[in-house]
Amino acid sequence: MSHGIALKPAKSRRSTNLTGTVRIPGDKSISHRSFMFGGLAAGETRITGLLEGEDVINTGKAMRAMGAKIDKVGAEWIIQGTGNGALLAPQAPLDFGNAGTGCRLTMGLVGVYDFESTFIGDASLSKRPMGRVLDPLREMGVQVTSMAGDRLPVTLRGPRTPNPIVYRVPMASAQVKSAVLLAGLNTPGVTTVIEPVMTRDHTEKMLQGFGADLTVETDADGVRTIRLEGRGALKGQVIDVPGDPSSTAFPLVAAILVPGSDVTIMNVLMNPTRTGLILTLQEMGADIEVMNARSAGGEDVADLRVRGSDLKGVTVPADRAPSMIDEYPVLAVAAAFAEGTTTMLGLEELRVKESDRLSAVAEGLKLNGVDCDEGKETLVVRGRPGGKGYGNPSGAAVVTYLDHRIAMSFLVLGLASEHEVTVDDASIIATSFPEFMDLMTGLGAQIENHIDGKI
Ligand SMILES: O=C(O)C1=C[C@@H](OP(=O)(O)O)[C@@H](O)[C@H](O)C1
Ligand SMILES: C=C(OP(=O)(O)O)C(=O)O
Repeated sequence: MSHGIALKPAKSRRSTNLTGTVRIPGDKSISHRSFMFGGLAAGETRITGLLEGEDVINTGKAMRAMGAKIDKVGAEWIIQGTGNGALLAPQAPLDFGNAGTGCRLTMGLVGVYDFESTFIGDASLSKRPMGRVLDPLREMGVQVTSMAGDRLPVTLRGPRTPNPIVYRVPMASAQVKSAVLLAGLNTPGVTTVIEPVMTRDHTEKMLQGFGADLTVETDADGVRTIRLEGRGALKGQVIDVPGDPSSTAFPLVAAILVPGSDVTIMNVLMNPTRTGLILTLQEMGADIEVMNARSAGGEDVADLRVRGSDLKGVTVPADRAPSMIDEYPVLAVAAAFAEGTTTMLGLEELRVKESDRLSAVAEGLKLNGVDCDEGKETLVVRGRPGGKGYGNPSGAAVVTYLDHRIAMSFLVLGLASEHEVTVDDASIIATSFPEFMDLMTGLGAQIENHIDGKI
């Protein structure tokens, strides 16, 4: 999928109470991993609830190019995997589009094989740093050819026998942790990842579910040591992917900001490594009721009932960042309507996402009349309940920089602003949440797609 060729602007405007019950599409992190591990494991994997966003579909195509059989039958995806250690050499470059997760995890998965694999992506992905994954792969013996600064395109060639390494992840990144563990799957001996700050643990949990010999030890300071015995057998599984908390964030914040709203969001993944936004919004005074909390397929899941709420500013501590890393753009939008100041700390990783999210958010907020300061790794938003003066009556568009979360966040801003908010491109939303427009308008959100004039 390519983006940036034909931008598709969209705008949103002040809406009256949002109401209804919705089901959010499957979690993106678990969906990527379902295709990867299902494609690698021996035998059949069956997946329901998979996110059919462009990012995940690109991962599916990459797994097909390496020998997995992947079909959709009715509502179910059925995969016949190659067996661990038996991926085939891809005959063409693997195109991951906009997806950091797909690209970086697959670099680990196939990079250690004794053949060449080449990785490409769109203009956004081609600017993102790959050295964070390539460095540990080099230690494992992988030869790397890359563009300046370890950017895409990247070509990898593994050694005959990869070295198992002990790797301390230098930044809070589930993608780096996962890439090293996936490389360990085809490496003899024990690959060890030391994670000083816990990040989303879907790779660990799912690999255990697929039968990998993987253990996790957590010390008194919370430092995790993950050990994986390489070259073991993986066996196909049945997976039901829960709803994505990062996509949930958009209708959730919209319902909080639009007075009188009452929205129920069903089947949301509540893994504690992903719930930082809910905690922060609750601290700000949001009325979010967690209902029917349950365990499904080894994950915590719940339904959320959310009502329009008055918010107050808070300080969001740096150590919360890993559990809400993709939610800061929409939290900044919520903060714009809070009484007082919201200070977000420890945001350095936001600079290397699909865009430099720290500056893209500050730029978009300022364009729409929100008072904020961008620091090196902080964002301070001084809120104005009611949104008077917010939005941009001239129609000047927020630049989304090929970043789905910037596009969705600013469309949420417009739902409670005095004036309309325009974004320069909504097509990029299809990478993670293709149903966004229909789901939001179904709740009563006034969002207009400029091309087809749909409200
Ligand atoms: O492992 C994953 O599925 C993800 C990890 C996070 O990235 P980092 O590892 O770069 O923090 C997150 O931002 C991304 O959306 C998904
Ligand atoms: C950062 C994100 O994804 P990725 O790194 O996979 O592109 C995201 O979805 O917000």
